[in-house]
Amino acid sequence: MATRIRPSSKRCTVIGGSGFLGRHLVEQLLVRGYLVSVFDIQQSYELPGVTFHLGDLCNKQALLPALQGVSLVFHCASPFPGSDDRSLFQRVNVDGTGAVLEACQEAGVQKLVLTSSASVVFEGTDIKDGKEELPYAKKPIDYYTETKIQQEKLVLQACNEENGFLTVAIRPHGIFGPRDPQLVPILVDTARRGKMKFIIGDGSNLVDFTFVENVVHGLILAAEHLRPKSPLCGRAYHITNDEPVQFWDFMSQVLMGLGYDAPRYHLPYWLVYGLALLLWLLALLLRPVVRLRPTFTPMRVALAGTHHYYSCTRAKQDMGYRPLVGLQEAIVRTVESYPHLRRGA
Ligand SMILES: NC(=O)C1=CN([C@@H]2O[C@H](COP(=O)(O)OP(=O)(O)OC[C@H]3O[C@@H](n4cnc5c(N)ncnc54)[C@H](OP(=O)(O)O)[C@@H]3O)[C@@H](O)[C@H]2O)C=CC1
Ligand SMILES: CC(C)=CCC[C@@H](C)[C@H]1CC[C@H]2C3=C(CC[C@]12C)[C@@]1(C)CCC(=O)C[C@@H]1CC3
Repeated sequence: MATRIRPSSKRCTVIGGSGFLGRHLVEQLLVRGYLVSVFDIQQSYELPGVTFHLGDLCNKQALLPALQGVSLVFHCASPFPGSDDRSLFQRVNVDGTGAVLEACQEAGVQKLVLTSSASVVFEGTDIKDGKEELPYAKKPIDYYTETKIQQEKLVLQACNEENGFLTVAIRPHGIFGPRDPQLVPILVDTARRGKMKFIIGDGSNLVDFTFVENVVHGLILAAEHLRPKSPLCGRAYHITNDEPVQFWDFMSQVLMGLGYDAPRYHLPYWLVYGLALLLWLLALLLRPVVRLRPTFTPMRVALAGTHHYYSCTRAKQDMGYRPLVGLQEAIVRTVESYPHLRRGA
């Protein structure tokens, strides 16, 4: 039988630590004196003191060496949300998370902090100051959301104080910041293709965009406040910038900061949503012949045209969460970090 290394409370593993959020988390954990290992399907950087374990999280045997002697695990891995590959989402987010849970318990890990998503309650209609008590979406808007719901349920149900295995889920929304491969690059790509001229709806819809360093702060606070009998055990927490902003205002600030024009013309929400739905159906029908990747998916149109902002009161009360970086400073720092995406660059 393999000998188990005694877990140290400052030794942790970040699953998905090569990704956008995961790497920011790793960097901050090092600053705060943690010993960090990364488990990921790829290695995107090197950092002194960080050990990389490469493998697929669906494979429990591959995970186990990365969890030896570790008391705390952060799970931040997921397939790209824009993918339309249902079986990949099912395999990684659901079956893979099952493997992570088994591996953690087998290796004697004491705490698991999951990065879930506030989208688990989003059905494509307005959410204003949404609390964690909102029910999970009955009709999830895409496969990503469908499997994030199942993933969160699995992780929270696995919390077992008697066995000494504690779990908590952090639900961020609209993460942005330096090195984000999604938000700014998609926005700039759309602008460069001349498609960022239109505002969907009247432009007044409020949304949470959360600076990556605030999400990292929430994840670490969650880990440090997750103790036996604490209110965090088996619960979900929204982490946001606590400054809802008009979706189109935010987009315009980023675009103008990078030298592009802000969108000006309005299109009715339901018209664009209907067209996106038709396009999605067409892409589905044509899939055996050709793989279409429309910019305007129903999910994206819903995200761009409805209110979706969340209360983080529970995180403030139970773990003393406060955003560390305000929205304006976060936008400036993000824009400055993308010199290669400036107009004309
Ligand atoms: N970004 C956002 O706005 C939000 C993100 N979240 C959640 O935060 C988490 C992190 O997101 P983010 O950093 O943006 O995502 P990234 O795609 O940047 O990072 C995820 C990392 O996980 C890796 N990965 C994917 N599949 C596997 C696998 N089977 N085994 C091991 N590693 C794997 C990815 O590798 P590869 O790139 O090669 O696939 C990547 O390195 C996710 O759980 C996401 O659902 C929640 C709310 C909002
Ligand atoms: C608040 C939140 C959950 C944001 C998530 C990030 C992405 C889903 C967005 C980042 C860039 C956005 C974007 C659009 C939709 C939502 C994003 C992909 C559009 C496709 C919406 C329709 C347009 O007019 C173009 C937009 C480009 C940028």
